[in-house]
Amino acid sequence: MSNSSDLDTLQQLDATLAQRRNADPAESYVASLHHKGLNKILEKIGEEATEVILAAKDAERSRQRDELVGEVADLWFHSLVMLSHLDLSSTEVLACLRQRFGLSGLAEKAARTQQD
Ligand SMILES: N=c1c2ncn([C@@H]3O[C@H](COP(=O)(O)OP(=O)(O)OP(=O)(O)O)[C@@H](O)[C@H]3O)c2ncn1[C@@H]1O[C@H](COP(=O)(O)O)[C@@H](O)[C@H]1O
Repeated sequence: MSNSSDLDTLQQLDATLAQRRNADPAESYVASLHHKGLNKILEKIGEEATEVILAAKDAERSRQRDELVGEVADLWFHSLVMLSHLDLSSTEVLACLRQRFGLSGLAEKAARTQQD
């Protein structure tokens, strides 16, 4: 279930991530990622995506959901760090998703295929 406090969570995290761009890498994990640069952040996203896939397969087998939820949180978190590193935030992604409301993926794909 979602509510406005879920959006607050994303906005608060965005604000923390932006603030960490000027923080000491020795005292902040996010600052250390910014300091190491985009390639390190992308490497973490790749690792976390793989962990999500493995946890999803486990969840399907065992119905254990907690690990999957934690892995998706890691993936979302590192994706937000990447956006922040590139001067973007969840705001742009949420606006993009909102624009797609009501547009079926199948209809969107059919329109795209007709253009090609
Ligand atoms: N949401 C998170 C969050 N989720 C995951 N992580 C960290 O992401 C890392 C995940 O990497 P791994 O599991 O691969 O762990 P690892 O093996 O130690 O990673 P590496 O050595 O490969 O870098 C862990 O160190 C987690 O602690 C997070 N670190 C920070 N946040 C948020 O970011 C805020 C700022 O964090 P700092 O910059 O550290 O103050 C925090 O207050 C939180 O709100």
